[in-house]
Order: sequence, then structure tokens, then C-alpha cells
Amino acid sequence: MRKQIYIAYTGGTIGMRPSSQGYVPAAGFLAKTLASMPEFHRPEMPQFTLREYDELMDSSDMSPADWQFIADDIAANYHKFDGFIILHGTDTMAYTASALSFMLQGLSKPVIVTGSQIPLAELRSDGQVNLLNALYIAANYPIAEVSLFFNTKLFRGNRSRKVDADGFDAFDSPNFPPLLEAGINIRVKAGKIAEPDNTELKVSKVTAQPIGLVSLYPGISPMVIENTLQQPVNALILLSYGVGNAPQNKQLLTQLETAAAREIVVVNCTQCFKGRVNMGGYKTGHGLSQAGVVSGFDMTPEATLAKLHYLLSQSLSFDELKRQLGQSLQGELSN
Ligand SMILES: NC(=O)C[C@H](N)C(=O)O
Repeated sequence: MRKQIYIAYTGGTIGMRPSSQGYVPAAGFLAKTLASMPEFHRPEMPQFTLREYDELMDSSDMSPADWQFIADDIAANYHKFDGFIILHGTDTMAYTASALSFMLQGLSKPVIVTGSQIPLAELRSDGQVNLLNALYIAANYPIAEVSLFFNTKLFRGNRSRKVDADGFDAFDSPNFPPLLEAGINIRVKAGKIAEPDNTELKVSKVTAQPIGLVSLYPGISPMVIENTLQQPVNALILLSYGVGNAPQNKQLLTQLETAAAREIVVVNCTQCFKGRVNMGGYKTGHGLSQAGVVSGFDMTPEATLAKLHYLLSQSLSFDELKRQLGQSLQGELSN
């Protein structure tokens, strides 16, 4: 029997059309384009149901409320389909894939987020390769987690990052190997093919949280951190140097201590593309841990932000929040 895949079309370049102000999503356009492409309807392909969202979005417009809508949509259709594809803009795709990984618990079916850099209806579009592979993989290589397919690779969703603004190889997973590679042969790498099971899917509610994010740079004034902390923030992501280092500026460290005392969690993520935070490596990092900053280990900033929205949406004690931040909930970090 052919597998049944649910495609949730949220927007993004894959279904866009040019306008006088640049590319914009256009209702009904993707469905029409897909209907005219015979490769999607070959007998080797799974059958699919396309649900176009009422408000198609450029993913730059997306917020946690949109993550919730997608998560609830998957839950509402969970029993009717063998797998799920989320067609999404590439700009914030890694954030959504990260957020869904925390929000959808107990997955026994694949959820693959994908999109394209050139609209599907245009010449040389990468949308055909991405959607065709995502459908084929969801049906034949069901890896029961939230993943992201792009170009030739399936990545763990909460490990992925957009790494190229205009190339086709636009995503990478710097601290975790691909789940699967689709070359001449499809090879399962770090992914695990799911055995059918009857685990109930649980969807967690996420509400947008006030979160600050500061990237350190030579010459940064402690006022930048002070100002950020003066806003009503529940958490601060500090993008530090190298293995988690920061200037040993007394005022800056005092700001961070005050944040901890006010139960504003400060998470240390490296601004390097790859690698992990180790605040014990240098005195410049040790100072941060002394000030109460918690390690983000090898989490991407995207996964850290999504995880904070997720954790802060629950009423956890400050200690429990810090504990869960430092442990792997959905394979988002290794420590
Ligand atoms: N390639 C894309 O999909 C970019 C687009 N701006 C989006 O994120 O929706």
C-alpha cells in the first residue's frame, strides 16, 4: 500500500511568485505547480495531501504562535498519515525545526521540514529535489524525529543552521552528523529508522517569551548588557568567544551576577559556527560561570532560543529551568 504523507504548506520561497516588491507567497500557486509536475505523481512516490495555510508567510514573519499552529496541525492529523512534511521558508527554518522538536513529544512518525531557495515554479529550482526527496524519505526511511531536509542531507532539526544565504547547500549541522544522505544511494547515517509503535503524541504549549540575545564584540560596553537586562527579559543568550570566553570586565560580570540573582537565566553559547562551550578552559570563561552563567554546551543559538521559549512556557523553578537547559531533551546537545 502506498504511504500517505501530509504536507503542511506554511509559505516560503518554494511557493512564491515575483512581485514589484520581491518574492511573495501566492495562494493556490504551489498546488497548481505540483499538479503539473508528473514526477510527484509516479507510482514509486507516496500519496500526499497538501494543506495550504490560510495565511502563507515569508518565514521572517514567523513567531512562536506559528510554531504552535504547526504543532497542533500535526497533532490533529497524526493518526491519519504515515509522515509529515512542513514546507517552510528557509530564513527561520532552523528555529521552527528546533521548536517543533521540543514541542512534539513521543513522535513515532517522521516530521521533515523543507523548502527551497528558488520557487518550485521557476527554472533551476531546488524545490523539486528537496520536496521529492523529503516525500520519498518520509515514506521509505521513516526517522521518527523532527528533521530538516535540504540539498542532499537530512539533518536533526534542532542541530541545523542556515549557512548560505544564496546557495543550494543552504543548511548544515555543525555539531552533529547528518541523519541520512541522499546521493546515488540513500544512506542512513546518524538517524534511526522507526519501528511502528503506538506511542501517543504529546504537544506542549509554547507562548512567546521575552528573551535577550547579545553577541560579544571587542569594545562592547557593559551598558549593552545592562540595557538588555533592563527590559523585561526572562533569559539572555550570550554569544561568547571561542569555548565560551568573555572580557574580564568587572562591570560586565556584575551585570551577569545581578541577572542570576533576579532569576534571569543567562546561557552561554559560542559565536563560533562549530564546537562547544567549556567555561573551565580559560580564566575568561571561568569568570562567566562564577557569575552564574550556564553553559549552552554545543547547542546552536537557534536551538537555545527555541528551548528557552519552550522551557519558559512551563512553570519551572529557576533551578529546574537551569537543569533542563543543560541536559539533552531531544538530542539538541551533547555533554
Ligand atoms: N528561501 C526562502 O524561503 C527565504 C524566504 N524569505 C523565507 O524564509 O520565507
